[in-house]
Order: sequence, then C-alpha cells, then structure tokens
Amino acid sequence: MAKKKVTRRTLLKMKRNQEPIAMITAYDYPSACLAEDAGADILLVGDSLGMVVLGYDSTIPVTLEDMLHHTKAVARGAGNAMVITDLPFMTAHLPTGEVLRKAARLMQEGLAYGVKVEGGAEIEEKVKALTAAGVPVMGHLGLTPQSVNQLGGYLIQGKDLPNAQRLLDDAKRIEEAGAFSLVLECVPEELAELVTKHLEIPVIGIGAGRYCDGQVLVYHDILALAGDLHPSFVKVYREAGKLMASGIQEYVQDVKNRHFPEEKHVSHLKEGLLEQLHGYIEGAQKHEEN
Ligand SMILES: Nc1nc(=O)c2c([nH]1)NC[C@@H]1CN(c3ccc(C(=O)N[C@@H](CCC(=O)O)C(=O)O)cc3)CN21
Ligand SMILES: CC(C)C(=O)C(=O)O
Ligand SMILES: [Mg+2]
Repeated sequence: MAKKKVTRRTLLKMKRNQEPIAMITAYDYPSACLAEDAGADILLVGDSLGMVVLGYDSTIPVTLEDMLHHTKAVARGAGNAMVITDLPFMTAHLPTGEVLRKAARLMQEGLAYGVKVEGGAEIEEKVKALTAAGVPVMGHLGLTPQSVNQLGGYLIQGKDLPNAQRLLDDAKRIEEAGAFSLVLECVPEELAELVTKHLEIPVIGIGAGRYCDGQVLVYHDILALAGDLHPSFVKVYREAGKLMASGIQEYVQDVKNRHFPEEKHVSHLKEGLLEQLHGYIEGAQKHEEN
C-alpha cells in the first residue's frame, strides 16, 4: 500500500523526482483491494469496464450510473491510492452545468478523487470549469476510445506531422486549462517522450512507450482475465483467467460426479432428532388420513 494518501501534489513530486507512477484500472471492491495492497498509486475506474465487466463491445454504451456504481465499490477498497473515474461518452460535450453536476455526483456519491476526460482543444473550456469548481481533472489524449467510431478503430495516433503537432498543442492546452495529469494512449514512444518533457504535469502512458512519468494498464489485461482485445502494449503478468476457468470446470464436474460436497462440507442433526422428525412426519400423515 502507498504509505500516504496519494494526491495531485504527490504525483507532481514523483514526476520531479523521476519516480514512476503506477496506475491500474479497478472496477469493484476486490480488484481495488488487490491494487491498493500492491502499492498502486492510482486506481482508475475506467469506462473500459463496459467491455471487460459489462460485456459491451466498446466504451460508448457506458452510463454515468454504471460509472457511479463501480466507483462506489472501488472507493471502498482503496486506502491511500487515488481513485479517478472516467467521465462516460459525450459527458464533456454537454453544457457546462451538466458536466459539473455529473462530475460532482462521481465525487460526492462515488467518492472519486477526480475525473478523467477524453479530448483536447474541444473540451478545454470544460476542463477549466471543472478545475475552477474544485474537480481534479486528468486529461486523456492520443487514442481516445470513446471516439472509436470516428477514428475507425483502436489505432495508434500521432503518426504524422500534423497529428503529432496537434497532440502536442492539445496536451499543452489541457495542462493550461488546469488538468493535474494526462493519460497518453497509443502514441509512438518518441512523441510520448516529447509530451512528457514538454509538460509539468505527470503524463501516464498506455501503449505510449517507456518515457512517460507513469504507466497504466487494464486489470483484466495484466491478468489475462477476459476479452477478445489483445493490444500489443499489454504485458500479461499472470494467466489468472486460465486458473479461474480450470477451477470452475472442476467444481461443475465435481457436482455432476457427486464428488462435491464431501463429509467435511456438511453439517448433521443432533443425536435423536432425526427419529423425532420421522415420528412427526408419520403423525402428520395420520392426521391427514383422518
Ligand atoms: N481490455 C481492454 N484493454 C484496454 O486497454 C482497453 C479496453 N479494453 N477497452 C477500451 C480501450 C480500447 N483500447 C485499445 C484496444 C485495442 C488496441 C489495439 O489493438 N491497438 C493495436 C494498434 C493498431 C495500430 O494502429 O497499429 C495494437 O496492436 O496495440 C489499443 C487500445 C484500450 N482500452
Ligand atoms: C485504458 C484507460 C486509460 C482507460 O481509459 C480505461 O480503462 O477506460
Ligand atoms: Mg477510459
């Protein structure tokens, strides 16, 4: 577990000291407890939960109510780690009052520390408004999965000069709008390094190479727990999915073969009680006959 409550100041200090920031997604109480106990600095309640937990094939259908439900559970498992929740699809493009109200619900009801918002210049004013209202904002640039239908797939971003320049400009604008950190997803390592050096706020990469201030991966990806998605930036640390599948298969077979439950899993009636119950049943049957 991180020694002290992680705040935006902790993360700034880590960047200055070149101490890597470890972030991982968490979606419920047990995943939050495991990540917290492992010493993760930030738990991200990512809208990827739509794909790895709720079974949708993108993050687009995920609602604020979904995010709230999972954020509450994660907050109960988080000790010192910072809990950040994704604003779901379209939220940041609503009128400012509505954006503030939704962010407020994630903090007041969900107990999130702050929110993460996908986008650049087009959401700059919303980042300013959130920041002014006391909502810590984490930006998210590069591959922004909520725009998958617009982007044409989960593709590496910022590969040519105009797109790389736009990413650099967006990053600076999001920082200047008040964001306390930035996620950079699926961009070439050299570009991510430039952004990281260019910004004062911590940059946390996913598929963005080795030179960001921190890294984030999806919980289910590092444990090979789910999904048809196998992004090339993922490192599988444990084949937990296989372990779980074999355990569940064994249980089902044990039930069908009557190998479960065994004597040690059962309780028994006290001496004599069974005979009394037999007598009771016989008495009831006689009563019915009469
Ligand atoms: N399980 C999971 N892990 C994630 O990292 C993740 C989600 N779900 N859902 C929401 C988004 C979608 N993400 C993705 C999904 C696929 C790729 C992917 O396969 N990318 C190709 C790059 C293709 C190219 O441009 O060359 C890759 O090979 O990594 C990347 C990010 C990241 N997020
Ligand atoms: C992959 C991370 C950055 C994310 O946004 C999510 O999990 O939803
Ligand atoms: Mg997300």
